[in-house]
Amino acid sequence: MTTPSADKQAPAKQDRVLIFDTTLRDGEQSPGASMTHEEKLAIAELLDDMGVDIIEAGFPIASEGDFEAVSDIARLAKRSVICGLARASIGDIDRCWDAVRHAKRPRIHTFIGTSPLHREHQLSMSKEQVLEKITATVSHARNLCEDIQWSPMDATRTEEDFLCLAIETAVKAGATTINIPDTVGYTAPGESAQIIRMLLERVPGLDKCIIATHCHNDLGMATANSLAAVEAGARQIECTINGLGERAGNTALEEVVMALRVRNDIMPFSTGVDSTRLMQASRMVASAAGFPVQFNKAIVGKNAFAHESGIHQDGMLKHSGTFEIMRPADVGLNATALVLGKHSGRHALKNKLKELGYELGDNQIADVFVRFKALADRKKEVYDEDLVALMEVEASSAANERIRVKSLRVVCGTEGPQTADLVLEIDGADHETHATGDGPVDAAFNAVKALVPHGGARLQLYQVHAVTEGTDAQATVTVRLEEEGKIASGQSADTDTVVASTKAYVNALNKLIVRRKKSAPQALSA
Ligand SMILES: CC(=O)SCCNC(=O)CCNC(=O)[C@H](O)C(C)(C)COP(=O)(O)OP(=O)(O)OC[C@H]1O[C@@H](n2cnc3c(N)ncnc32)[C@H](O)[C@@H]1OP(=O)(O)O
Ligand SMILES: CC(C)C(=O)C(=O)O
Repeated sequence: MTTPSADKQAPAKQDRVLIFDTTLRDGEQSPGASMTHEEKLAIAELLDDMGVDIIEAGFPIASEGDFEAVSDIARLAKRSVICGLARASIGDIDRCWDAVRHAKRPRIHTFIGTSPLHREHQLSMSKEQVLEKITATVSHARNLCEDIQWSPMDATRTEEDFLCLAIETAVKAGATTINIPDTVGYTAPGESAQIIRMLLERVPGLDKCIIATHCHNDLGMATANSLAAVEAGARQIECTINGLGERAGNTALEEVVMALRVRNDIMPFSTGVDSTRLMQASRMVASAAGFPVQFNKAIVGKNAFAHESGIHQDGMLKHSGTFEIMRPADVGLNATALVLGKHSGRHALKNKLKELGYELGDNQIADVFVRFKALADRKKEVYDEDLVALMEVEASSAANERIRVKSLRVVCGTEGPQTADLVLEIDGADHETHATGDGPVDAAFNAVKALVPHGGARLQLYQVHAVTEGTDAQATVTVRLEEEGKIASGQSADTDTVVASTKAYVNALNKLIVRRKKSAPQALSA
């Protein structure tokens, strides 16, 4: 029953900020974010391992499942304080204690609404009744457990005088941590700091407690509010992985941990969290809750360490400090991603091609760059596979190209026959035709046959591969033609499968022509 708490190990005025993770309690309150028992245990194990000081493992009175999860997490935790939530009710507190008591370091967290809205509309209680309830429930909890956290729900919309009185009552009844929740995410950073300063000045005995801050993100200010509270004297931040939580969520654990680390020059506070586990925790929680992380989410978003624009990529290649304030390894990522797209420049393209094994001179790069930009204009992202396809097509089509596809328009759909209008440049002159076929590819191939008769050649293979994922993926097409035992293979890649097919066909035809060793240009066109 009497176990050391994180609070006890940390002097009240230290510069160490305790990290209180409530992913499994407030985080799970996100509509649709329920997690299985096994998932909760795995998340708790990771949080414990990565140095989170306090894990709020659930609300034991809420359900049998929550009770079991909190009890099992209490049993497995090696270092973290394990906390359960309870209303200002003896039944809730007893149930909570039954679950957390298995922990090496248990904590009961009990709360009651203090704002006028909560007193009058949710609880139908007078100020006096609320104060009586605080005394009765906090002292009951303190008789069970040494480590008691108390929260005035909706603190930031509570009258200052009554908030001070309520906190003083909880401290006198035995609370060791006083948490100040911005329950509806209403506060701005200046106010968040001002409330903590005001409480420290006015509430007797509060300086012996740890002051915690619990912010919601309704106006997108949760992280800023938490840090402002710390600067004013709070020494425990309540937060969740990926900022999961009620409505717009809670303060994101990864954001406060990294902000305190990166801006230690102006916020000289430390946490015990191993930041290299942040990405792992983010992925685990996203998958368990079924809530994907937004691409541009600070610290753990897919794009948090990715650069697409040429000027940024050029800077990054010269010195990573030009456009990054932390190293990817600090949050558990292998490397920065230089994503090639339509905003990229030659430095990044050359660097990527080198990584892929293509060492090109400046002239060659200039040439490939034009084709790369044309591709990037049609694709959101140019993947490594796209570049390989581009380089292979470049290599195979560089020589002996007597026929080129200049333009192609196909009409396809449920009503056949499909048609193709094709312009081929043959030995420098444009030739145009219209053809039909059984499908757009067949129509396009018939158009090639009409412009370049090659009756003896037989289509031996036609193969299409999507180079990458997504509906904007490039298709790589291979066409193999056979004529009197001579085989010619052509390849092409394009985001338009019919264009890739036609170019691959023409590529094969060019090679076949070389093999025939015929040189009369007129013989090529119809
Ligand atoms: C800001 C926060 O995140 S608070 C935590 C919110 N999390 C949850 O609510 C998740 C778990 N909750 C639950 O499973 C259920 O709400 C339970 C089991 C706790 C209670 O269920 P029920 O008994 O059916 O009550 P219900 O949820 O409908 O209403 C809440 C009751 O608790 C009362 N209540 C709310 N907060 C408190 C409090 N801090 N202390 C005491 N009573 C409270 C309400 O006034 C209401 O009481 P009433 O029935 O006398 O009107
Ligand atoms: C229970 C309390 C701390 C809470 O979650 C809130 O007020 O948001």
